[in-house]
Amino acid sequence: MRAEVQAWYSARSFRGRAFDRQDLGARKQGQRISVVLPAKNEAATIGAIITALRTELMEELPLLDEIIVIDSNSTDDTSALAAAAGATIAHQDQILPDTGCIPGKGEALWKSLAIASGDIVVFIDADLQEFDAQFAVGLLGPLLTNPQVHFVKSYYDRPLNDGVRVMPCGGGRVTELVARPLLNLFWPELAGVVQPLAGEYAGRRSLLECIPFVSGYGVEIGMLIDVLETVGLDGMAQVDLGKRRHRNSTDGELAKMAMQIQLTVQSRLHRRGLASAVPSTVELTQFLRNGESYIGETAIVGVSERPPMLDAGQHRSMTGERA
Ligand SMILES: O=c1ccn([C@@H]2O[C@H](COP(=O)(O)OP(=O)(O)O)[C@@H](O)[C@H]2O)c(=O)[nH]1
Ligand SMILES: O=C(O)[C@@H](COP(=O)(O)O)O[C@H]1O[C@H](CO)[C@@H](O)[C@H](O)[C@H]1O
Repeated sequence: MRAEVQAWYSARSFRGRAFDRQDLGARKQGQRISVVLPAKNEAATIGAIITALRTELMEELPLLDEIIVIDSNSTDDTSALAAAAGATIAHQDQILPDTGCIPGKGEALWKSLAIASGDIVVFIDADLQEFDAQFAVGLLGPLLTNPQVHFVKSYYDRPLNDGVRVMPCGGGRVTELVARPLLNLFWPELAGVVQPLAGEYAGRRSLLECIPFVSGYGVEIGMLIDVLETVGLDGMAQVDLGKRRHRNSTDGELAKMAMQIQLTVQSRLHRRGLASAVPSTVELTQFLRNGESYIGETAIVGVSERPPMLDAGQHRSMTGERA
């Protein structure tokens, strides 16, 4: 790692358990804190996550002000279970309907900014297993103890469940095979970020409203690059949350995710004049064994992008009124 990155890594990497929730509650100083869970068919895990956050960080201790589930076109009982656990539910396509409807995780996160009231917003995936409310405490730690920090990523051990057994590591496949090499190649300042695609992160609204949101799975890598370019490395931090287990997608699903991430990287390189413009969609042909031959399946993969919420004219002014 470059000396500047090593210095950042030493100064801005924290242990999530080093932050005390009582102490952070006392440091809010009137700031509101929203937790946002983007959820597409997460009935198996959404309830436990909300219950842990609500009981430990709202009822036992007034650290969080709201827990919002963005139902991202679920076809299971995600919304009902989330509501029963005490979360506020919003359906992705019903938020800012005049801006249209785009599928994807990043769209869910972008639209959450239009309804979340937090000065600080914590994003947590809704497929986490063995969830610990300390995840949110750790993410809030650097933001509530250092005004120079505007954005915090999580990192952790990433077990991999291949459907037969759970290996203690091996998760984060797209991170290791796609995102990390591309970031080290084109944004070496980010080489010290341990989990660049981590789905748990937090930021100040004042920052999040100033950056675009890639609509699909490119949201994390796009956001990391845009945050670096907006607040610099010194405005960023990362916290070790220990271990993170989640539903592991198949390699075929991750290939489509990887394509979205590569298209997002190309869009950022194009912005720097280092790559051609990104097509709105591309084809990805994948193959499955079929007896003595293979069947090729072609998917259409694309990434679109939402402008900064401030530019969309839907931001929440300092008075809390919609602009
Ligand atoms: O169109 C989508 C796709 C995913 N998600 C949510 O985004 C998070 C991460 O998605 P996923 O688990 O598919 O990604 P992975 O963690 O496997 O990379 C989960 O809470 C999903 O429910 C979403 O809200 N809308
Ligand atoms: O880090 C990764 O390689 C992928 C896939 O993780 P696994 O190999 O299924 O553990 O998961 C992350 O990437 C997505 C795209 O940025 C995020 O949206 C997910 O929250 C995150 O889990």
